[in-house]
Amino acid sequence: MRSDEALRAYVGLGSNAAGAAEHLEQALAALAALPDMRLGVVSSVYATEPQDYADQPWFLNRAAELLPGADWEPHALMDALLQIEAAQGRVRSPDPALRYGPRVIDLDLLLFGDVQSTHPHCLLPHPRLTRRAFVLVPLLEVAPQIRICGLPGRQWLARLPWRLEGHRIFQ
Ligand SMILES: Nc1ncnc2c1ncn2[C@@H]1O[C@H](COP(=O)(O)OP(=O)(O)OP(=O)(O)O)[C@@H](O)[C@H]1O
Ligand SMILES: Nc1nc2c(c(=O)[nH]1)N=C(CO)CN2
Repeated sequence: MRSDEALRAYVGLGSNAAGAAEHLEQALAALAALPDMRLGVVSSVYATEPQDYADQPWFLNRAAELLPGADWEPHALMDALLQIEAAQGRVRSPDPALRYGPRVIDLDLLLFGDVQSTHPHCLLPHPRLTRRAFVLVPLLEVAPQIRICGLPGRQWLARLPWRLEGHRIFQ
């Protein structure tokens, strides 16, 4: 059992399959339904230009704050995210066209308090967090004062060549 009961975890959510907004809502409901878990602040929905593999539909991205009960550990939460993805029909494939193609739901564990982990199953902070505006923008909406690896989240975002029009709030 953890000693820090006030710990916050942050999850990044993404979808670029048909019905993306509903897939994100469904994942949020599943997170809220985890045992001994409270869903905290949830960001707006951001429509974002695809990064890394451009030839695919735009994404909807959100971030959510979680308040895990004291029995939750990072690995267990990571397992829970993978189970939610699988339950929503996420299929993983080694084929690059599919690996970087449209996805029903992607859940990334961005931060679990200030835990640092180099375990490949559960890397913390999430290794690509500080170079992805589509993650940092929603994360900063729910946690404006967040610090990542010792620096304010805003400073990480300021380093990125992100374009505002690529992160429109979707309503
Ligand atoms: N912090 C983390 N959040 C999510 N998955 C992680 C994390 N650390 C390690 N992993 C591992 O990464 C794998 C998930 O990778 P996944 O297929 O979702 O990558 P991706 O969505 O294609 O790319 P990206 O991780 O860049 O968004 C899982 O096996 C998971 O255990
Ligand atoms: N805009 C955007 N681009 C991406 C995203 C994502 O969620 N949003 N996820 C990726 C792989 O996880 C790759 N590229």
